[in-house]
Amino acid sequence: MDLEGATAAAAQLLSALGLDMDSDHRRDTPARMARALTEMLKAPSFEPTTFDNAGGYDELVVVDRIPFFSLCEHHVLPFIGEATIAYAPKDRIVGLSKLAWVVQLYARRLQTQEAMTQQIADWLVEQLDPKGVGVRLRAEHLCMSLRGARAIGAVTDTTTNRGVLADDPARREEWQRRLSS
Ligand SMILES: Nc1nc2c(ncn2[C@@H]2O[C@H](COP(=O)(O)OP(=O)(O)OP(=O)(O)O)[C@@H](O)[C@H]2O)c(=O)[nH]1
Ligand SMILES: [Zn+2]
Repeated sequence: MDLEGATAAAAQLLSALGLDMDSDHRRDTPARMARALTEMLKAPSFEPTTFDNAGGYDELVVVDRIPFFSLCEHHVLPFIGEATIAYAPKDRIVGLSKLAWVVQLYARRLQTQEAMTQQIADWLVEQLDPKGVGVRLRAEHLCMSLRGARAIGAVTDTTTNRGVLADDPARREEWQRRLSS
């Protein structure tokens, strides 16, 4: 990451757009743009703590309304929404906060919503080897609401199901019911 280079490039972009940056407010704007983008693209670091499923918990664990924003890789504009993550444990259970951390992990990069949905599910499969995983993201893409189609309020809904949440009709139905409740 080259902060100085990014600042110079931001200054060039603003100038090419014909914007007069010569004021007390705007003088440091290129540096602020570079720092803001760096911050929004910086992956968090966290420990993926898991525990023995000592009690043999065999129902779904669902964490809903995990807020996130990411940056779409087509326009570098935000998409903003909420994630729902479900898993059916086998031998390990995960620290609940890690489900919010993993959303942040895959949000802090240029993304598509489809890829982010799958990456979260892959992470859970890898870390936990659970019986099943379900991930749902719902988000508003500012690139299609503030410009272009200007579909303000349109929500994109993506899901990925793995293991018993894909293959076992009863588990799948329970997960679908949770999603619509
Ligand atoms: N599948 C998918 N598409 C996305 C996502 N984020 C943004 N896009 C779309 O990427 C597409 C890029 O299309 P282009 O036609 O190359 O770009 P554009 O001329 O700015 O298109 P408009 O937004 O339709 O004006 C747009 O349709 C965006 O809505 C995403 O997460 N997933
Ligand atoms: Zn976009």
